[in-house]
Amino acid sequence: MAARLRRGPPAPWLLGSGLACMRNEQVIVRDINFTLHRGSAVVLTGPNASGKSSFLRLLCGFIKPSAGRLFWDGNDLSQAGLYDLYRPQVHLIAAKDAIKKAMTVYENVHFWEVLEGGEGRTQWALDKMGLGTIAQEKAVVLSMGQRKRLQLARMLAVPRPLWLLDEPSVGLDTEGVEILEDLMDEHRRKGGMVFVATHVPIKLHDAMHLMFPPRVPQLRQYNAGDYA
Ligand SMILES: Nc1ncnc2c1ncn2[C@@H]1O[C@H](COP(=O)(O)OP(=O)(O)OP(=O)(O)O)[C@@H](O)[C@H]1O
Repeated sequence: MAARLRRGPPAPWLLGSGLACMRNEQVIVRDINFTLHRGSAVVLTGPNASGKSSFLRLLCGFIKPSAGRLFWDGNDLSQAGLYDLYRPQVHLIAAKDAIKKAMTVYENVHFWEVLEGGEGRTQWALDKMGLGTIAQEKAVVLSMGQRKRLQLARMLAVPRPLWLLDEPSVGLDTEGVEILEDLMDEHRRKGGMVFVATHVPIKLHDAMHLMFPPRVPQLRQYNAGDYA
């Protein structure tokens, strides 16, 4: 009889092992380990400047780890070409929202959807975020909370398994936060994953918690005339 391989538990979808991140020639985060399985979530907290946003950018592939490894579905992302396959699996909601003020609310989502090869989810995503009735307004008139809702609508319009959310509730009213929490739950129920950096408590059941310590920046040497 042919031998059968015994199947172990599924490999994590994303695994970080001993990760470190540098900014401005300084190591700002070191020795970070985590696993993300389908349907799971990580909540990342830490004081200002402890490196949360930078770490999300590292997870997104914008910054290379200065140490450690990131594995996607069992593959080491440092292998040539793998980031190009991984990157379209990830959404990053960052402080800079890249909203085009001269475009309508609808166009801001639709151009992104079309760019990503999708069609037909824009109005649904706007409705979901409570922006459906102002779809034809220019984005320049949006309030801060509405801009955040628009950012989230963009994310919904292009389905991707991993959501990296940097302070996603900033600017949102109570209703907006509830929508966000429901969206994260729904995403996870469908097998999606959420990695959220936040200063304010957010409802995310059974999440793993990561806390970055305060960071004491090393003083840089400045020469006379640097400020001239
Ligand atoms: N583009 C950049 N170039 C160089 N250094 C940067 C850059 N962005 C951030 N840093 C530095 O990296 C460190 C960590 O910043 P980061 O924004 O990742 O922290 P954070 O934990 O997200 O902070 P906050 O809670 O204030 O949002 C800071 O010392 C910051 O000065």
